[in-house]
Amino acid sequence: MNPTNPRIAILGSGNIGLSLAKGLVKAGMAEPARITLTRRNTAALAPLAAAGYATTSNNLGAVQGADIVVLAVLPQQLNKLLDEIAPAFQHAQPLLISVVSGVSCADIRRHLQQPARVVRAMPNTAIAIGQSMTCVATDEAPEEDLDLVERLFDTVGVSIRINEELMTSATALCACGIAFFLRAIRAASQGGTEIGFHAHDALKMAAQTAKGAADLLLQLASHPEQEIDKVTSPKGCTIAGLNEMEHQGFSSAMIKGIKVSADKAGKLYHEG
Ligand SMILES: NC(=O)C1=CN([C@@H]2O[C@H](COP(=O)(O)OP(=O)(O)OC[C@H]3O[C@@H](n4cnc5c(N)ncnc54)[C@H](O)[C@@H]3O)[C@@H](O)[C@H]2O)C=CC1
Ligand SMILES: O=C(O)[C@@H]1CCC=N1
Repeated sequence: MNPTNPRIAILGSGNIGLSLAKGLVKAGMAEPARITLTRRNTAALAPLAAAGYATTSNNLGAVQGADIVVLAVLPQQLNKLLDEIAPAFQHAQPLLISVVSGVSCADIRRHLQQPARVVRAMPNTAIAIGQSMTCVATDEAPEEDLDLVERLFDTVGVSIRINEELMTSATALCACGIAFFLRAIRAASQGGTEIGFHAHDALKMAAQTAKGAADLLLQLASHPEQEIDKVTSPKGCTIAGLNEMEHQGFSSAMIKGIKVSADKAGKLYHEG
């Protein structure tokens, strides 16, 4: 494999597969021509083909030419895909990166019936703009494979290594989490409109405020309550609003939603 310019096959070019491809190209990690995108209906990939990506519905062919193979189909679509590509592993050992939720490295090897090198990665859709929080894990892939996957995902955001048992939790907190925070921003903008701002202004104001809050934590390595204490003037309007939100179950709703998502993520493959 050429470590600086690997040939990458992304099997299942839907939301996350395409976000990953675009993120890698934007980061200068790969040229479109070095990335093969597969999908059953290749017509849906026409704009990507026009942008220089290789596109095909032939998963086996895509794997045969690749150094890195990304599995990006739904959990319930995975076994059929693995059946298609299994013959390629008799002749070569490309690195398999699975972003599929709820499927372990051992599940993948068991279905392939091959001792494949498998690393799991759990990115989120902000990968398209180089802002993903990506968790990576493996059970028995060599250290250099894990290193390579971390470096790959570091070019499109921030990656951390976790134990594989925590991958379903990472799915809920980070991959689903993007949607949870987007909903929170949307709710804030709806509140903003009710108190006087046009919808597009309210959304911009809410989004930039959320970005500032996240950056306070990341750039200052601070704790949320430390930063909240700086906002809440005694007898002020912030603490009044904050306490009302807590009376209405704001933190509780987020915690419970994350727990439900984690539980569901663990059942996606085995229970459908
Ligand atoms: N959407 C997200 O934010 C994230 C999704 N994931 C995981 O990534 C996987 C894909 O999720 P999405 O992108 O949301 O789903 P999606 O439905 O948008 O994408 C899956 C794609 O795979 C294609 N496909 C299905 N069977 C195929 C086959 N045999 N050969 C080639 N293409 C095939 C489908 O046509 C579709 O375009 C899931 O396992 C999900 O759990 C992980 C992290 C984040
Ligand atoms: O909703 C889902 O099941 C996938 C996994 C994480 C984000 N999207």
